[in-house]
Amino acid sequence: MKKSINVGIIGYGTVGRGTLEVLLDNKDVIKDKTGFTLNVKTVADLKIEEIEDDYLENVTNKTTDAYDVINDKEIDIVIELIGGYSPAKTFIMDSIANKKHVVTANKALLAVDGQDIFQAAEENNVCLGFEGSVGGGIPVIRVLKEDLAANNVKEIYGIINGTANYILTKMEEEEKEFADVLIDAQSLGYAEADPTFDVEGTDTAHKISILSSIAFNTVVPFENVFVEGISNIKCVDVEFAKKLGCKIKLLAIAKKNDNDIEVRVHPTIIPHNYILSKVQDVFNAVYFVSDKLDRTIHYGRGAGSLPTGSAVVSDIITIARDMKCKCPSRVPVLGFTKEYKSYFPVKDINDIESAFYLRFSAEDKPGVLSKIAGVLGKYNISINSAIQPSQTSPGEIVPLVFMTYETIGRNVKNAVDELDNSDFVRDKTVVIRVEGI
Ligand SMILES: NC(=O)C1=CN([C@@H]2O[C@H](COP(=O)(O)OP(=O)(O)OC[C@H]3O[C@@H](n4cnc5c(N)ncnc54)[C@H](OP(=O)(O)O)[C@@H]3O)[C@@H](O)[C@H]2O)C=CC1
Ligand SMILES: N[C@@H](CC=O)C(=O)O
Repeated sequence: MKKSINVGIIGYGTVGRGTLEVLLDNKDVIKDKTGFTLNVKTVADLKIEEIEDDYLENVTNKTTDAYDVINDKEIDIVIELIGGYSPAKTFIMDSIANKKHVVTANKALLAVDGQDIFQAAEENNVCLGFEGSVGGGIPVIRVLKEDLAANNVKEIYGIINGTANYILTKMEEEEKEFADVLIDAQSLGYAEADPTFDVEGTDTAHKISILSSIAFNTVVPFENVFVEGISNIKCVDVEFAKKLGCKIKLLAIAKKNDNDIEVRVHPTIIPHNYILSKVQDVFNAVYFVSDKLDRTIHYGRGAGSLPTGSAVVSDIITIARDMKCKCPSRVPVLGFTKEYKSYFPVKDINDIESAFYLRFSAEDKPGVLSKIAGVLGKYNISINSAIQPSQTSPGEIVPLVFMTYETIGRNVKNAVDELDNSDFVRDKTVVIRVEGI
């Protein structure tokens, strides 16, 4: 029986480095737990010759050509950590065709092309590990696939983008606008290569599409996920939310209804005493509601080199154990396989009911509040409370905040469209859903 398993890493950036560090520092720990030595045979990166680092010194083969990993007959597991769609998909598909197990943290690719990739893995009888793709270092994919397997998972609420949560936390604590904080998140290695994926909610949507597909055992086409990011949120909204006893979080929400599912990503107002309100900085949390176990929450660092490296290595260990007992689990992937049982359509965001926070920018002149209230009333929107600044000067453009009672999204959309085109509302209105969890 093999005593050593050879792995090759493609992409030596933030996560690649973390993965190598975990593998080298904890070599003995891993050997004790698996009976195997995990040997990093090759690391490939476009700029490998320019990288100086002590961990890399311990690797024999360093190359700029990913195919030195993919075509190496002695490598058992290929770790794809370059990110993006191309050439990442080709690297993964070619590795699978070469009968290699693959580990990736590439949620963008899996959310869009997961179906092809998992099908190829099944046909070639190899495993595909993707624990690092959601929640950084938090064990959440395995929890969903295995530990919650006896349950009908009904709802998921997730703070699953470390960068966005870090930005919202700094807006709240240091009153900095998001563009200033994004630079810090990038230098800490949290942000995607294209940071608009973080701030516009795309990365969160990739992740919830993966989670909901596994949880609900259905295909969730990424393009059907409603996505709205945090770039419209200003410190003033964070302050108003605080006055209302709430916080603003970028939430991923998935719910299974009788005939459809909801899968959406948007800034969300939640009461400050909710458990998800306590999740700050780069930390992530995923909250599952399932029929037998009831509520569980999984919390930890949602991005960064070592936390994500830890998740990547956990997949390598799972695969190594499968290789050892010769009964590979092939990492069952449920919604991503041909065997998915059902297809649930994704509900239109405008058909979903909730309360709303609406911040209008309007000129301070008599009658404006009642004019706005009048238009809201026309669309059957009842107002729970309104906040207006105490000291303003006539003619000044001021923020006016309304909290509504539960209403259907379409009513709010229509009312806000009308108000944004009126002569008394100035900038685009900020609309934030309020969620009870
Ligand atoms: N950063 C994080 O906290 C997390 C990231 N992820 C995911 O992990 C993956 C990697 O992310 P991250 O480490 O942050 O990204 P980085 O950009 O830091 O690292 C990617 C590395 O891959 C190299 N690379 C790009 N193309 C090739 C190629 N064709 N052959 C060899 N090397 C190549 C890049 O080189 P060059 O710089 O020259 O382009 C770079 O060094 C992504 O899918 C990301 O979404 C998942 C969870 C957390
Ligand atoms: N950019 C992502 C990295 C981890 O998935 C994030 O900030 O969460």
